[in-house]
Amino acid sequence: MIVTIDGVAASGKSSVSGGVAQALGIPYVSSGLLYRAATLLGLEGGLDLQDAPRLLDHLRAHPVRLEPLAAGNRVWLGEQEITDRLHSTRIDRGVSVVAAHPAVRAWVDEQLRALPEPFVAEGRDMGTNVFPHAPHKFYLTASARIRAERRSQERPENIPEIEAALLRRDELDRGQIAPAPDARVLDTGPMTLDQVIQTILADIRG
Ligand SMILES: Nc1ncnc2c1ncn2[C@@H]1O[C@H](COP(=O)(O)OP(=O)(O)OP(=O)(O)O)[C@@H](O)[C@H]1O
Ligand SMILES: Nc1ccn([C@@H]2O[C@H](COP(=O)(O)O)[C@@H](O)[C@H]2O)c(=O)n1
Repeated sequence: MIVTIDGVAASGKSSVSGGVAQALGIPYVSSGLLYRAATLLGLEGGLDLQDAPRLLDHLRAHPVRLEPLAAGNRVWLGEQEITDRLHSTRIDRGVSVVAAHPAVRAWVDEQLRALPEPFVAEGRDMGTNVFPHAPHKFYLTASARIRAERRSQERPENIPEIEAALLRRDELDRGQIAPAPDARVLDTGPMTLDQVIQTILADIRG
């Protein structure tokens, strides 16, 4: 069984997916971490993030592995864990450029489709493109201001700066942020994290 949880930036996808996965006793898969890892490698390799062929060569020469766990995903570059380096303002700024390359998307999708079921998959196009056959699909939204207020607990910038960056990322990601037609859309603005998780679990359990 696959559950997909897509949504806009900082809408709560990874927190909600972690909670749903833990309640179901299955792992969750954070697809954004692979795009973030590709961005980190590109930046640290001094590459032009627009240069898809060089980026792909670099990714093939430096294998990245996603370890999906219910308690939190880990990302490895060979034997080195790089998870803690993937959530920064620098990566947030570059990641949408990297994610726009069809070859990078194919590199991510191949890794995701090779994972053994069951799992909860979160990202932008899990329900539309990667796992269109998934029986349970959800899509999270919230206003940019609410998302920025929540994110301000985790980032040094002020709320208007975070809000502007989130809107910019949503705009750059517009090619892959449409909800699947069969996804249940949840506006998490007026909901607590636990309410979102319980709503999804109730829907899955029928
Ligand atoms: N319903 C909610 N109520 C209150 N806080 C929430 C809710 N959902 C998420 N949060 C908080 O919002 C922040 C962003 O959530 P999270 O990192 O899970 O979002 P995301 O969609 O995975 O982000 P990104 O797209 O950047 O990877 C976290 O601090 C999380 O605890
Ligand atoms: N399915 C996905 C997931 C992510 N992206 C791109 O990665 C960026 C980071 O994702 P987060 O979920 O960690 O915020 C995101 O802004 C997209 O550019 C994607 O394209 N498809």
